[in-house]
Amino acid sequence: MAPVNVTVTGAAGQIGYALLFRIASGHLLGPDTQVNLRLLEIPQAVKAAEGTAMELDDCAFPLLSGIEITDDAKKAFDGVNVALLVGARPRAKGMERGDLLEANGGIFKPQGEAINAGAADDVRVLVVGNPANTNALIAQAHAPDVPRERFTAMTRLDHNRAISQLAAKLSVPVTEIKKLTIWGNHSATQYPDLFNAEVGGRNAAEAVNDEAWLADTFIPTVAKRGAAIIEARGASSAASAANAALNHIHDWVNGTPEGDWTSMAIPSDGSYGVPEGLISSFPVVCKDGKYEIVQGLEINEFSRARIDASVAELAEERDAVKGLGLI
Ligand SMILES: NC(=O)c1ccc[n+]([C@@H]2O[C@H](COP(=O)([O-])OP(=O)(O)OC[C@H]3O[C@@H](n4cnc5c(N)ncnc54)[C@H](O)[C@@H]3O)[C@@H](O)[C@H]2O)c1
Ligand SMILES: O=C(O)C[C@H](O)C(=O)O
Repeated sequence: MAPVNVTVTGAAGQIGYALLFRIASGHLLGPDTQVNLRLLEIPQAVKAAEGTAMELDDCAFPLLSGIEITDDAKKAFDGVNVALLVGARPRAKGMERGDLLEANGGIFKPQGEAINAGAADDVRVLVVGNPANTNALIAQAHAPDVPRERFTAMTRLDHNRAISQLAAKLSVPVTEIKKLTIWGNHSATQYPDLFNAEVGGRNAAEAVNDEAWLADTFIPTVAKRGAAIIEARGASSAASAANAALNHIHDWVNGTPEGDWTSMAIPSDGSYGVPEGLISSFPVVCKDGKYEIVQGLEINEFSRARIDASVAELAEERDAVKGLGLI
């Protein structure tokens, strides 16, 4: 089998550094798949990316068949199978994601165009750089020849954070938690849903049986975890974000485990009242290299209000980038 071309933008950044070594050691696509890495950086950071590439060489990873470094998006995305769009301007202390729309819009338009021009037929795109959902919308808008569903954004970190918080609350191993869902935007309005989740086969909201904890502790802890990490580290999450990106692509390609689902921000088909086309997080099952929204879940009033609020924020972001002529 030919190596899979994996392009990582922002390769010299913090997430890039945490991501590349794990991609090269098989954590993205599995232990049998050779990868060819393409690192895209801005000209000033190409040298740093070259340094990372030297270290990758020095690991002698059996699965790493090549590394190319460039500041040219057209070259970086030529023949790409998996595109990890990480490079963006990270949120600084006190800054909200909305502030980043304009700064990052300029990055994702040319990258969408380059994906459109050169990507392989099976390309899968994951946007990590914030504001991830709306950046994905921008890239997608400039890649009209690529099927829309190939553009996704990352809420897997939120998903993993929610699992970890719930497991700690109930003093159970994380492996006991299934069917957790993050709905909406990767932002402070996101909604981690316990009403459809399970703990050891039991309904998670019932197992918690504490609506005040759910509303006042669990949801804000998960939704504001990114800001809490920035506050504590002085920089946004990196290793956990890289880990979530690997999980997202791994499950998309290799499937979600039987009896469970995951959360991915994907173009809405109108399910659960989310306007068609918004890139919003849903519960999804992956099989045979494709994802599908889990249908038929009950959405109670508590959940409805929160999903609607996050989706309204996504619609506002979409309107803002439309106003800026980015889509
Ligand atoms: N979705 C999530 O869950 C999640 C989690 C954590 C971080 N993030 C976001 O991921 C992004 C990257 O975070 P980081 O900590 O690695 O930031 P970083 O500043 O360490 O690295 C970003 C890198 O992107 C590069 N870059 C900028 N513009 C580029 C362009 N046009 N093409 C290619 N590379 C470009 C920069 O040179 C830099 O090396 C940020 O937007 C951050 O907010 C998202
Ligand atoms: O909030 C941020 O900018 C950081 C990141 O999105 C995170 O969730 O850790």
